[in-house]
Amino acid sequence: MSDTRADRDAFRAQEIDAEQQYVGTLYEKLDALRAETERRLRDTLRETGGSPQGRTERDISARMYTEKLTQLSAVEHGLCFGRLDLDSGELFHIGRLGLFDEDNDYEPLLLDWRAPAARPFYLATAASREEVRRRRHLRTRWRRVVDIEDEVLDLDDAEQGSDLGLAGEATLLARLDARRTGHMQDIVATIQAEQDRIIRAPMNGVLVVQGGPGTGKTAVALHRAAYLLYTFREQLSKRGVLVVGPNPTFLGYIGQVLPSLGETGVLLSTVGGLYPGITATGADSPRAAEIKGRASMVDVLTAAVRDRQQVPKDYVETVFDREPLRVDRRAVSQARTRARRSRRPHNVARRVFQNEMFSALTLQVADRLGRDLLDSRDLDDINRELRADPAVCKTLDALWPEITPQELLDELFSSPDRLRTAARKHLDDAERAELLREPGAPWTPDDVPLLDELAELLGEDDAAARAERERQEREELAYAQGVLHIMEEDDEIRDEERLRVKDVIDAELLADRYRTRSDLTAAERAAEDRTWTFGHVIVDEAQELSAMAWRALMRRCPSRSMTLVGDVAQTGALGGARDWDEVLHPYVQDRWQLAELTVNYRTPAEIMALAGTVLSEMDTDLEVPRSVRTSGHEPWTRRVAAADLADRLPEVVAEELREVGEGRLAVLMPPELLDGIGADVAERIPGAVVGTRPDGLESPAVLLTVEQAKGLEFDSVVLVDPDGVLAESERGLNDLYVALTRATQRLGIVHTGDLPDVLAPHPIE
Ligand SMILES: Nc1ncnc2c1ncn2[C@@H]1O[C@H](COP(=O)(O)OP(=O)(O)OP(=O)(O)O)[C@@H](O)[C@H]1O
Repeated sequence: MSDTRADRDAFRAQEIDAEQQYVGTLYEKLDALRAETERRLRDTLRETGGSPQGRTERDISARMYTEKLTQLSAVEHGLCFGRLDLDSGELFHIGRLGLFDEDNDYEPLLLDWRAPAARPFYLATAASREEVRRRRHLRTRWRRVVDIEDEVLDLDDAEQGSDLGLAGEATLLARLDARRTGHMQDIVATIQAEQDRIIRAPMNGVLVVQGGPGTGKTAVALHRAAYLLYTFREQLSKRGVLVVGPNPTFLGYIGQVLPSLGETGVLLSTVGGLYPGITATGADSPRAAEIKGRASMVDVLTAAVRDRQQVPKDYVETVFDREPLRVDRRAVSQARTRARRSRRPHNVARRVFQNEMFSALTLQVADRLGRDLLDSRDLDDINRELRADPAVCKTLDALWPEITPQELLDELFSSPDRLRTAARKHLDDAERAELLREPGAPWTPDDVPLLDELAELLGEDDAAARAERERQEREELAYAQGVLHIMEEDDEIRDEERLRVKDVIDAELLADRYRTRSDLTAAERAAEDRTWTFGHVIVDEAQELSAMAWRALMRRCPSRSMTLVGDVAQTGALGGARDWDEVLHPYVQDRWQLAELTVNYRTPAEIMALAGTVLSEMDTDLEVPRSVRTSGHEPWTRRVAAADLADRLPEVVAEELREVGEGRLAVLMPPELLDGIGADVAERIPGAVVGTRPDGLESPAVLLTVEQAKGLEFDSVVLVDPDGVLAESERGLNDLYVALTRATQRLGIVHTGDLPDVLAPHPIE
């Protein structure tokens, strides 16, 4: 057997041609599927009129075809990226979706990467081949196959000579070395074995994925969502999947990954975005955020709610029937006790309070009129009149008002008295002062879990809304019965063999279809409903969540089917996690699984050596993830006098930008410095922007705080004032670690004093 270079090249060219032909037929198939789906959609939309049931079905079909079309166009790039050759002689091509040959007994033409049969593509190794003889990676550009790489796993294979001599890592490394675009890309073609095991882990229970920076936690979390939606489609399409990320910029950064995998049924949100109708535009100081995130805030809020259930010192006076009416302490106190004992939320228990009060006041009025002269109908009349009397209602409202979460929280944080009363046992003077703000101040992300908690404590007196809904349901049912009746009449031929309308659908089902007939997916409906519970919840940067945020999330996932990814070494929030068990114990005790990712795909070894020294300064036994590559660029440092920083920085950054070429660069600095010099510096760097603007990540250079850069990555990072980052917070080392690990190629450090010890070059021992 010959294995000269020329032979190998000829073999490769021949194989690329063969793959091109095959991939060409796959695209033809894809085009045909698109044309067919478009035709069906057009036909469906063209249908007009018809029975209500017909219309319902038409809407459902139109939605289905539209979704299918979206999915078919999402898989255009990199449709097929792999091939498995098995011992049995079978070949399977692997790609972004499944394609079948209808004319040939539905033989698979392309296996969806999530199908069980595709799994060896990610897992097989020479040591554990799983009957895979050869794994082939296909690199395509548009619809053209531009290269292939083979890994022959069967080392005794007689055909070994046909191995192209490329390591399986070549595709991966090419991907990792590529310039960043400002948006995360999917990794379906190069998922690694340790990642695959997490992506395909069972859906039930809580799975925690701990991994250092750049180990692919975010990528894995998103591919897991796609995998679960594929594997448990029916279950999850009803309840939806929620993916929680740390901030809107991050969501913008990851937003394209799931659509590129053909999945649109996922709600991406921050914790601050989980309360329908609230947009959190404000910001808390790190200290205020930490206080708001404490579990003890539940007690503060409970006390604040109870504080709204007032008992007068002696009595309050009102007027009824032009006579003064005393609402006295004993009656109110008794009514309040009964209402509290009902164990209902405040706004619902209010009905109990009012019933009690109106009964007590009825008797009081009856006494005034002479109770012996009155029968029960007279008492009912008085009760009704009292309920209709604005002055009496106002008095009772003041004692037990109906109140929304927004009103209560706004009043609590803008009233020193209310806050002192509610937080007496939990917050000291300084802590309370940290929370105080102007009435009507904008909501912050850390207010949202508090609002959510309050929504639970306050509840909603939905008796009127419920009655209205029941009335509507009765109407819809009657209407559906009418429709069915007409359809039955139309069934003129009384043929016992024929399927009749009522065999297919009954009135209740039809009415139900009207009600739930909606063009919204589960994810879209979930976004509008605070009480929605999801089929699965995935949390990224999970280490940042406060105790209050965990409560809000757990409410959205009573089944506890969750994937939590994060790194406790990167925790920046003062109220964030130091330890996963501490976070999870209150909800699932020790019933959670830990999976670890150990390989860093982002940060080159030269930079990780430096980041590693920072990690070792922390009080943790976490290991530095191993970098898969080197970049050939040692991190550089530059000392600039503090007074010259604003002047010199643009020139330093411009120099670095020239090195980066087409790539993306981030300048990271402490918040105060960014506030101080950010705008001036950005103005003098062409194409640079400051902060988390939506277009920020696409710009050649962006100036951010470390917190804003969490979870993101850039070709080059210039870290300014590491001392400031360290001093900024109790979690300064963690922040420094995050800052150092954002770069995929190059890192520079600009410092104004001596380099902090932890970054200074250490003598070799
Ligand atoms: N198997 C893979 N194939 C190709 N690229 C990968 C793979 N795994 C990870 N990457 C890439 O490595 C980079 C880091 O991944 P990701 O952002 O998911 O890491 P992370 O663990 O969430 O990092 P951090 O904790 O720092 O936020 C991304 O560019 C991602 O696309």
